[in-house]
Amino acid sequence: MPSPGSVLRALLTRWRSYKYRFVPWVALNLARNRRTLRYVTSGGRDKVAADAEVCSSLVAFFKALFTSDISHQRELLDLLPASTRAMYPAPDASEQVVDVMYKCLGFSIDRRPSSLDAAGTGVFVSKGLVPKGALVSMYPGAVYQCHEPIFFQSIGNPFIFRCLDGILIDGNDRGISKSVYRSCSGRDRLGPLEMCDCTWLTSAPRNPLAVGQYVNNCSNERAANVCYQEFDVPPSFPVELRQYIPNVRYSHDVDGPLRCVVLVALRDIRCGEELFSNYFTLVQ
Ligand SMILES: C[S@@+](CC[C@H](N)C(=O)[O-])C[C@H]1O[C@@H](n2cnc3c(N)ncnc32)[C@H](O)[C@@H]1O
Repeated sequence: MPSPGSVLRALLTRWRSYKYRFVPWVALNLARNRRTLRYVTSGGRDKVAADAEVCSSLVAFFKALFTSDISHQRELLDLLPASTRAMYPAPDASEQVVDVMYKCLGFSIDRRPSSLDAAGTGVFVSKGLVPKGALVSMYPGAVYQCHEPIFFQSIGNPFIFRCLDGILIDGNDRGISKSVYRSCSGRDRLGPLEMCDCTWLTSAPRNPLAVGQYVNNCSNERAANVCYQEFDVPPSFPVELRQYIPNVRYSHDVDGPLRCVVLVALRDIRCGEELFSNYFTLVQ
């Protein structure tokens, strides 16, 4: 018969292998949703779309957003080399960000009351079709390294997302989380050069992908149609497009690339469908 110590050790080992994306939700709902567990291999190989594909989708979409807003970008453009300025011709007419999204990506998404009872707000495909493998949304928020203090921000906060390597992203658009994000964003700004986007904290984000924190969890009845994927912004990412990145580092003195999380479609998703991700990931 195994000793209580060895049973406890086995339980702890299994618990540590869960990459619980949202801690309180997992603790309360794991038993009810066991069939929805997602199994991935360790070592960061949980990628449905290659990093290069994610990067080029983001750059193409952010360029389209930048071009459509060119009249407000003059001050910034004047600081950039002529070769960069030439990449952004004036558009024929100004467009709403949802129209830019539809034209560039072939779909648009928005937030609405969830199709599930008592699940609050969800994210839906509002126009077009999301093809399998497409980048469909981004998870906004302040990025905390494993050792950084997040205790007060995390109290009663269902928006703390845990990356596979333990980095945390606080996607709450209210309260102390909102103030922390705004203050980090102001700290990193270089004159007219914004290093991240703050408008996801409002009801009208200038990057309409940045609503991934409102994607609800799948269930035994509603299968996941999107999955989370970590994406580190490479140093070569165009400086004028960083203003659309909905993430900022909590500490300014952290080396290495900025961590983002994107949501990628697991199948074709039609207009009117709600997005469902998987909050439970078991790393093998
Ligand atoms: C990251 S938030 C998602 C956005 C949330 N729907 C809202 O309106 O704030 C996670 C919270 O959404 C709710 N939620 C997510 N998936 C759900 C589901 N399948 N059924 C019921 N509630 C859900 C839970 O309250 C959970 O703590």
